[in-house]
Amino acid sequence: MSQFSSAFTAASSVSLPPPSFYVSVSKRSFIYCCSSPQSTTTVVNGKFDGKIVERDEIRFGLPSKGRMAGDTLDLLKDCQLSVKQVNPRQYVAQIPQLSNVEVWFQRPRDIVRKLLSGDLDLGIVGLDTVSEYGRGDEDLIIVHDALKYGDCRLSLAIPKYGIFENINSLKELAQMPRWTIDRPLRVATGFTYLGPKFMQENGLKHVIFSTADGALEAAPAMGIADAILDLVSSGTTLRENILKEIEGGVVLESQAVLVASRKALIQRKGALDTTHEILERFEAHLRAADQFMITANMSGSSAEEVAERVLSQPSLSGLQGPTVSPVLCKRDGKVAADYYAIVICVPKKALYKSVQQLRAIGGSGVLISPLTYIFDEETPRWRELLSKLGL
Ligand SMILES: Nc1ncnc2c1ncn2[C@@H]1O[C@H](COP(=O)(O)OP(=O)(O)OP(=O)(O)O)[C@@H](O)[C@H]1O
Ligand SMILES: O=P(O)(O)OC[C@H]1O[C@H](OP(=O)(O)OP(=O)(O)O)[C@H](O)[C@@H]1O
Ligand SMILES: [Mg+2]
Repeated sequence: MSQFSSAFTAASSVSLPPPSFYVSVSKRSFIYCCSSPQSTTTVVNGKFDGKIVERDEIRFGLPSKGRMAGDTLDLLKDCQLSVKQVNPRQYVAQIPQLSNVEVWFQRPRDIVRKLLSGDLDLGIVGLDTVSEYGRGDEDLIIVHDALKYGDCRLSLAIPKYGIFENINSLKELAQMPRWTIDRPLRVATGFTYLGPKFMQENGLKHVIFSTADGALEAAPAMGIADAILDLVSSGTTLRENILKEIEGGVVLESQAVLVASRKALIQRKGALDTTHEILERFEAHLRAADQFMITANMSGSSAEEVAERVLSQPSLSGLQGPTVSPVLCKRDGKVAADYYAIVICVPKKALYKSVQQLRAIGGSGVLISPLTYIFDEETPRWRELLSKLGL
């Protein structure tokens, strides 16, 4: 028989207030029923009978503090969407470039909760937070799944010493005969939804969870837990507390994501257009951030011949092949092209290899410039979003 702790399982009911106003609490939602003799209106998670509450502005939730806050503001700034916040304790702000958007600074978990309750329309948080507090709710849609910061993983870790010295995988951990109904594996975690789900999916039967708000890595040494399930980035905190990750123990790889309420995108006027603009700006900036633009001169008999030489090199094919333009000069009274200028984009990490390949085919005067944006044709993520929305 499986045994999972009920220590943090949400209460399934609370005592009822006077008969005309009932409140019940389920795992995810608050349901208010206000009845009068004439009518009964149901508000589920701030939405009236599944319809969103009318308002003019699009509400965008951003992390108010913690490690995601600064990087989120930097990303928006890099996309020319600077947030104007008069002072850091003011929780509402504007993005002058998006006149219909109101920014609300919230704790990451509250951003997810408020997307579900209909009080926010869009948000930026870590995928771990969406998964933990969103609990697979279909109203949450990931619009951009890789904003390239806040990288971490949710991972199970055990002590390097004692009974775990020779345990290096989830399978080996599960097969330890000592875990029983009476003495289950004790896991400390802040991820009280994803933790039990992961253990259940991986067939770990005798597990009990406890929770704390931080510094979970101390729990095994304090004798409170056998293992922890927490976010890992550099691995320093685990190392300093003599803990190790195990094979098969990663629950989730996470980074910052742009997330939206499906109902808001479909029902709220302007929400989809605004999301499209934000998505396009993010995509254009993030694509450009990985690339350099290279211009170089090449001698050659024609643009086609120069292009052929460039395309023979694996790192030089550019976004859609090279742009080749003649460098015109006057020779014996006639205008002629002995040289061609080529323009290509290359991934930053392939820069030096690309310069070497350019030189090998006769390139000279190589100039490297950073790129700010690459606006391509319609982005795959936009098409994906429309298809998720059934549009
Ligand atoms: N060590 C880390 N390295 C990189 N990103 C991380 C790390 N820890 C957390 N994150 C990411 O940053 C998000 C916010 O983490 P942060 O610790 O700032 O806030 P929190 O855990 O929600 O709040 P608090 O720690 O105050 O309870 C996490 O949800 C995760 O996506
Ligand atoms: O692998 P590392 O780079 O060492 O990072 C991992 C640590 O970062 C987070 O804690 P945070 O700094 O948010 O402190 P908290 O425990 O107070 O939330 C996380 O909960 C880990 O403890
Ligand atoms: Mg933290």
